Amino acid sequence: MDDGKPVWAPHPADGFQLGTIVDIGADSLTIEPLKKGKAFVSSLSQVYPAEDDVNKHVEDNCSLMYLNEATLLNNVRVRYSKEKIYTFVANILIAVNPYYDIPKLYSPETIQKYRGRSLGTLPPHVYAIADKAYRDMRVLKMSQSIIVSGESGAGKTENTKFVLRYLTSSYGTGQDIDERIVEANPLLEAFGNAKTVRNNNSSRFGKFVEIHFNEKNTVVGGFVSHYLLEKSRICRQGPEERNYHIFYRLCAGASEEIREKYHLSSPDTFRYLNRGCTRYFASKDSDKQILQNRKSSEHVKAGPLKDPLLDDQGDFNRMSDAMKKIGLDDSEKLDLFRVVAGVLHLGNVDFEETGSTSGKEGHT
Ligand SMILES: Nc1ncnc2c1ncn2[C@@H]1O[C@H](COP(=O)(O)OP(=O)(O)OP(=O)(O)O)[C@@H](O)[C@H]1O
Repeated sequence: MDDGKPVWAPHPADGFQLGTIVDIGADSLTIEPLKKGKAFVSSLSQVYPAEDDVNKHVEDNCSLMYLNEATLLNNVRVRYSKEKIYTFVANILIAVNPYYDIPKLYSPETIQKYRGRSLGTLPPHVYAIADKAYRDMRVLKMSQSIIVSGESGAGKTENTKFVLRYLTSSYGTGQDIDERIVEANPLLEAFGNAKTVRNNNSSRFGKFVEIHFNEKNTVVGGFVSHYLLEKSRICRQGPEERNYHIFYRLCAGASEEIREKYHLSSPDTFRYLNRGCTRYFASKDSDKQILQNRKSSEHVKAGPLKDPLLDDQGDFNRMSDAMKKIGLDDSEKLDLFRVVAGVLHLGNVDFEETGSTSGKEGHT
């Protein structure tokens, strides 16, 4: 490293910073930052060689001249600044959450482009991974798995949905089974996702999604196993967090008839909701469509929560349609809403102690 070329050295806030080596100790180096700043000493094991041109990026981290923690991070960062959120590390894909829609990144034309193309022939994309898994399944005649992992809010749920959409639209039958597989998601998210401080649409359960193919390698079905649902959220949430979306969607979007039948009111009237955030997700326009008596005083005061992908009232209607598409009839739908309303009312039940609290005669 001591050839006068810049190196990556630790930085307290940015992870790494560029500098040059000005002194070499037994197991430490003295680094002078390229940007303004005092020279500092860093352990030898934490200093990494930098690429000749740190502003150049590559599609696959394996193509870097020096592959280390710092060059990998810098490559991903330079790509992100150019709206390239995906980067390969051989057949692993790194995705950085952009938190906004990148035009045409997931369009039907892009799906078409990736169909049947080998990994590495097109820019890194989650579609490339989905297609590789599909082609390996065909060639090896064995089930394939895609593991999606990352911290909360990293984009796992969204990327999993892109994989499902890719497989069903590229290798589906074009019949309603494709739609049913994709439409299962709004339903799962209504009951298993909630607003947390880190993610407005955080999945509070793990899922193992299976896509089944027939001998002609066409999608014929799917199966979702779920595990470890955060059950405690039903009874209590943090002050900035919410319960599962379904409760707010039912309060905001249900017809007057359903509201009356199940004695629904605004979220702040329910104990299972009013210890957390009781605002709905809505846009400026959709907020106007929600009747005043459905809104909590917190919502009226502070206005709706904003998220481009969430809208409680509209999502209720989308979820209702999704239920129909996956095969639930109207009476099954009503049964489901009845159970959800029942949970809210259960939270409002008061228990009173009567008689002795220690002996058998104690009643509640
Ligand atoms: N590729 C993307 N393009 C645009 N926005 C995205 C993308 N990926 C994620 N997002 C945004 O980031 C939010 C969080 O992503 P997501 O819910 O997929 O995270 P997650 O990793 O599944 O989190 P959790 O573990 O909390 O469920 C999404 O609701 C969406 O607004």
